[in-house]
Amino acid sequence: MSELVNSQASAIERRLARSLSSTRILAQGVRQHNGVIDQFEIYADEVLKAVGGVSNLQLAPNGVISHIHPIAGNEKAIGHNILKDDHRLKEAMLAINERRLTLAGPFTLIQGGVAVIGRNPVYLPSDKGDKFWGFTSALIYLEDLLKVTDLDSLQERGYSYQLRRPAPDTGITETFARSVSPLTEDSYSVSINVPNATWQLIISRAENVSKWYSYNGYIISVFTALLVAWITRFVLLQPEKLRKEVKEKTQELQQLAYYDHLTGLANRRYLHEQLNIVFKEYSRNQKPAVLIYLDLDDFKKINDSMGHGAGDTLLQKIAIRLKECVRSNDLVTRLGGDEFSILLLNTHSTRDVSRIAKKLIAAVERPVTLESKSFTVSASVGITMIPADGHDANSILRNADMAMYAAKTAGKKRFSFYDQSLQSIAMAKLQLEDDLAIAIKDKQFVLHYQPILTQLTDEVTGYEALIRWKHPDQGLIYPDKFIGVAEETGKIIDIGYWVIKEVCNQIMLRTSNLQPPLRFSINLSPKQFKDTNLLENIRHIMQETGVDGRSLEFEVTESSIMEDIEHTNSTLLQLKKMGASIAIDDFGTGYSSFALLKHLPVDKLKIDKSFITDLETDLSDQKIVHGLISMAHKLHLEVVAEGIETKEQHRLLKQYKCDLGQGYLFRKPVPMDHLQNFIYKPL
Ligand SMILES: Nc1nc2c(ncn2[C@@H]2O[C@H](COP(=O)(O)O[C@H]3[C@@H](O)[C@H](n4cnc5c(=O)[nH]c(N)nc54)O[C@@H]3COP(=O)(O)O)[C@@H](O)[C@H]2O)c(=O)[nH]1
Repeated sequence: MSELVNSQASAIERRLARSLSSTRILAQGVRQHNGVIDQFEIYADEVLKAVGGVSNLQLAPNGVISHIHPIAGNEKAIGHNILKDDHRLKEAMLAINERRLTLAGPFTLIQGGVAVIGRNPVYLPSDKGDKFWGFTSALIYLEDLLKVTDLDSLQERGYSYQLRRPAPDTGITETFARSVSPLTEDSYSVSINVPNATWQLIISRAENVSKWYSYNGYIISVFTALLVAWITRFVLLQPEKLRKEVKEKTQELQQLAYYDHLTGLANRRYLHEQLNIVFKEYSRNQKPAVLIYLDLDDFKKINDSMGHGAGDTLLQKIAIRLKECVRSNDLVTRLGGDEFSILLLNTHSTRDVSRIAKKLIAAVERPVTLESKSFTVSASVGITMIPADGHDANSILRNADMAMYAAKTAGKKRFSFYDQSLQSIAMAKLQLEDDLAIAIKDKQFVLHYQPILTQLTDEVTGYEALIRWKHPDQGLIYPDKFIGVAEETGKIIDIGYWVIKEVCNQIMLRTSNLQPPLRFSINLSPKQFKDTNLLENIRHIMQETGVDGRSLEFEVTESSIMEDIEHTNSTLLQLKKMGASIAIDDFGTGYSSFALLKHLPVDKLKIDKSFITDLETDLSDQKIVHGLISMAHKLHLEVVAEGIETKEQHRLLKQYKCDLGQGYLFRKPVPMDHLQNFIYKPL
């Protein structure tokens, strides 16, 4: 239960933190323009899109609301003086006095609905020091905030919940969101830290379910008491018969209390008790153990498409497979939903644990037949070593969960060991997400360009545009540090359009300078490639800038094209119709094949630099690269070798008749003005 409640609470905390960062972005805009509000709607619209989860953004110079976006339905709030509103004054004054963001609410809005408002005080420099300008605020509907949690579906599954806070005026606890059914005694509560308050989330099993469960719990004690009395009375009379009966009854009751009724596996309560024993034992005899946390990937899809009955059957089958993977004295548990754990009591070498984790993942991945259809599911696994990775049952479970999450974010179907850096990584990632939203807003990106040359004559035929982030505090950040998070959060879409537009502007600059027509390559990440507006937006940018499609080349990765071949084919065809050429990036690292490429409208293959790095010394890399070039030529595809760093690599590639090359040997990526009149001159 504690994991369940913690995960819901942290979902709320994270969403709120992200949504409230919008007020900081707005504040930065106000400061940049020295308090003059110009084109607020456009600015606010972009912030809303970048941050997500916010219903409207507001500006209140001197505390009087002057701008709201979107305004529709919020007209009544214009002119409202926050500093004269008794209900809002406390948080507003706190924001001013402590110069920090504060949260007001939840409260019922005049226009209907329950919401919270985050207010960020803005100060502008003046001759007499910083002067209070007003507030930038974000309104977040409670309903939208709670959508990031599973509270609704938990309710359907028999849980109840309440969200509480201390009322700002009286300090008396008030409940501002609750399930239909009331809380039961079997509940667990955690704190949620929000600016200037602490909320409390309490979850319990709802009356009927709880009754059922607690009934079992009570039954254990009541029955045990009765049985003891019974035993005392009769045991002397009919010892053998009764002892047998007592044993059976006790087993039956234990089964109810400690085992999962669907899979027959031990449940979370049992695991907790066993973990406590493991920790106690360790202090006596130093016997380490391992806790593995296993979560099925995309289980929801099976439940949604096949129904809960099929989902239950799947869980039962997986439970049997997991038990088959480990020894009889290891403990396999169903923690709830699609989460399992495995407590290994006699294994502590990381090599053995890795082997078992692989075995568990492989067991889950074997096809399962559900309603005469075959399905394949996968699992992500987190591993904690006891006692190195936690000091008690709760911390071990939480850290194993975190390691499992790391495995999921690394691409699922894999395992990950817990290490303490995961905690700081999680925090740093959150910060990066916030900073990225600001970077998009404030246009903190720049493009560097790397020339692509013909192998035979060393002439420049084009440039690859590579993005860099000019972070105001951290300096130049390379894409490996942020493209992944941008992709995960969807921000890559906005960033990607900025790149395309910037490249088109660059092309037009060069054209007007009468420079030779060259191809400019643009990277499209998988999410960009799937974006349904991609073609329309590229067309629009080309029209707006006047760029001829023949100056553009799009680089797509093997994983993008493999996901949905039909979509790939039609998107690539459309891009080609616009005049652009298509290159498959990082070729050789994914699963695409020449058989597939034959049917796709592709012009070039870019051999991944991992094949080029050891080309001089690694005979198998030489064979692979030579083979790839010959095969590509048979399909009339041009080949670009990436990452050429030495003359010997260059010589070998020429010998293999590789068409084009790119790498530090010729030039590192640099801003375009460093490349004016660039000609490669081999020494
Ligand atoms: N969706 C988008 N992805 C982008 C964009 N810009 C870059 N990227 C992707 O980020 C990855 C890392 O890029 P970067 O750090 O810029 O590295 C590129 C080159 O600097 C590097 N390179 C080139 N030559 C050499 C070399 O000789 N040695 C060496 N060690 N590295 C070299 O390779 C990267 C180019 O990779 P590729 O795209 O595969 O051609 C990278 O995956 C980018 O795709 C963007 O705007 N959008």
